[in-house]
Amino acid sequence: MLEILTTEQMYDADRKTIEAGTPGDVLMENAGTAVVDEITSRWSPRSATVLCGPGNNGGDGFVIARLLRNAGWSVRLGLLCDVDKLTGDAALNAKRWDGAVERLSPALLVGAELIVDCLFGAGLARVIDGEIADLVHTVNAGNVPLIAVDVPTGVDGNTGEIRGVAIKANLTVTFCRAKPGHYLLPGRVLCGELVIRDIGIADQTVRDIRPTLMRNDPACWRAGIHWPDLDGHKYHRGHLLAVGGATMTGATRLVARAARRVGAGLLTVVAEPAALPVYASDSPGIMTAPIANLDELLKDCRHNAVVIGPGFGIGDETRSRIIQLLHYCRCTVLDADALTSFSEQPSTLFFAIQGPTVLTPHEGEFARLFPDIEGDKLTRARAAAKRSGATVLIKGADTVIAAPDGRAAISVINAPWLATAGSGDVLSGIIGGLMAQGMDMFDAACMAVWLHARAGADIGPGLIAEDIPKHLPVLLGELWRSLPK
Ligand SMILES: NC(=O)C1=CN([C@@H]2O[C@H](COP(=O)(O)OP(=O)(O)OC[C@H]3O[C@@H](n4cnc5c(N)ncnc54)[C@H](OP(=O)(O)O)[C@@H]3O)[C@@H](O)[C@H]2O)[C@@H](O)CC1
Ligand SMILES: Nc1ncnc2c1ncn2[C@@H]1O[C@H](COP(=O)(O)OP(=O)(O)O)[C@@H](O)[C@H]1O
Ligand SMILES: [K+]
Repeated sequence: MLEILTTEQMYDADRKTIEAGTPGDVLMENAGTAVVDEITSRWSPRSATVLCGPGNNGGDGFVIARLLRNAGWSVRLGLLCDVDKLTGDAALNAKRWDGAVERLSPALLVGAELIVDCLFGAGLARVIDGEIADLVHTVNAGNVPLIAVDVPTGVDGNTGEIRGVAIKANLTVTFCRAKPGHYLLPGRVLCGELVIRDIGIADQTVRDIRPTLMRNDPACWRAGIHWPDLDGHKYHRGHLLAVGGATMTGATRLVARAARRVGAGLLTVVAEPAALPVYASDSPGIMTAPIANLDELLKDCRHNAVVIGPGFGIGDETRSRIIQLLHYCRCTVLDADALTSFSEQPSTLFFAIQGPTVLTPHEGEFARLFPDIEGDKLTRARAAAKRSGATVLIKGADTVIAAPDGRAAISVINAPWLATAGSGDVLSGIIGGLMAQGMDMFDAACMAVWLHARAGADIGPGLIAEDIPKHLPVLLGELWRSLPK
């Protein structure tokens, strides 16, 4: 279930399944059954209110109300429109519900000990306002479990954006595959726990839609990892140049630690001579070289990867260094100051990018480099990758990675502990270390984000950036042992 489908792709999968012989009301029954399963496995029977909208999301609500009542729950159901306005499978399931159909109003919530939100799902077509918006506010203000069906009402399934107001759920149950809005902020937070349930749409039907967006998972890139050969040597694992700042040396020291831990065969920090002893004393396993030799170093094709930007400083010197090194088409990671240095002339940078390059902006750096690209994070990452010819990784709690060819992935691991200075530097080092070993740029960016997020989640409270590289052997060992032997 790694694919993420847009609402349009999901409608397509529904339609193809129905055309292939599964009636729509069977899908709706399966959807309602799945939601009731998830509810009854978490909460004991109690008074529930099901809020139904005018479309098929509301139709799911009628199934849920019936099944909960059959399971011994006391259920009230409110409908946004007249029951005779319902059509298709929703109308069919309204007939199968033998309880009262009440008008949607705050009175429905009095005494409710659990609320099921079936107002709008994939069909949310415009901003929610007026009485429905008031009801959403009242529901959110209550203190009872709130279960959203498909998506929390008000969350745009494709973008995760709030259309007016939105339900803040404790649990969201969606069907077949997740949608981008389940993982992009703020939708990701509004979903609460997310459960994806099969309702009878075949995997092949999903594959036929050719989704290009995935949940970032080892299954997407495990086959692309370059593990060391039994008879290999260090040069087979790449030689990464980490271009370091003259004064803010911590950032590139973190880059170096991460790149070496993830397996880069050799690592040289290239910096102003005065700073080299600081880098050299950080760890006996690294080499150092003066930055005046950068050109010479790059002429040696064994130096196959470069990370530049963290702690490097902003300005002309940074720009010219980067243009100079991009000329060699080595695997390159451009982060932090490397990105900000091109805020005034981004097209100069994009023109110079010819080899495998990963850009790793946080939201601020992204806005400086791509000021005219707007929209949700996924749309922006894809547009930026297409424009720059690089893999673009926009950082944050909902990190998105996009390749110039349109492939994209969203990180689905929650790891708020990563919000600490230096953790982005570690991420750049991991990407550089993986590319140095020969991994494809998009796969390397995805794998690095996964390792980084898993380290964040595993280490948890108290994490500092220096802890992340130390945890990499555990995660790499896990990946190594999971290979078919
Ligand atoms: N076989 C299947 O397809 C399956 C589908 N399944 C379920 O179906 C759901 C999708 O159903 P759906 O397409 O009917 O859309 P839905 O979200 O119910 O809303 C559409 C209605 O809302 C209205 N409306 C929209 N925005 C509004 C607003 N801001 N303010 C007010 N009104 C607004 C809109 O009105 P209109 O724009 O037409 O005027 C229309 O009447 C999906 O999320 C899943 O739960 C499952 O059962 C599995 C099988
Ligand atoms: N709430 C969060 N949840 C998960 N990851 C986060 C969160 N906030 C920040 N991060 C991650 O932490 C890292 C911070 O990087 P960055 O902003 O470049 O900081 P620095 O420059 O100090 O290293 C990024 O990988 C980002 O995705
Ligand atoms: K909903």
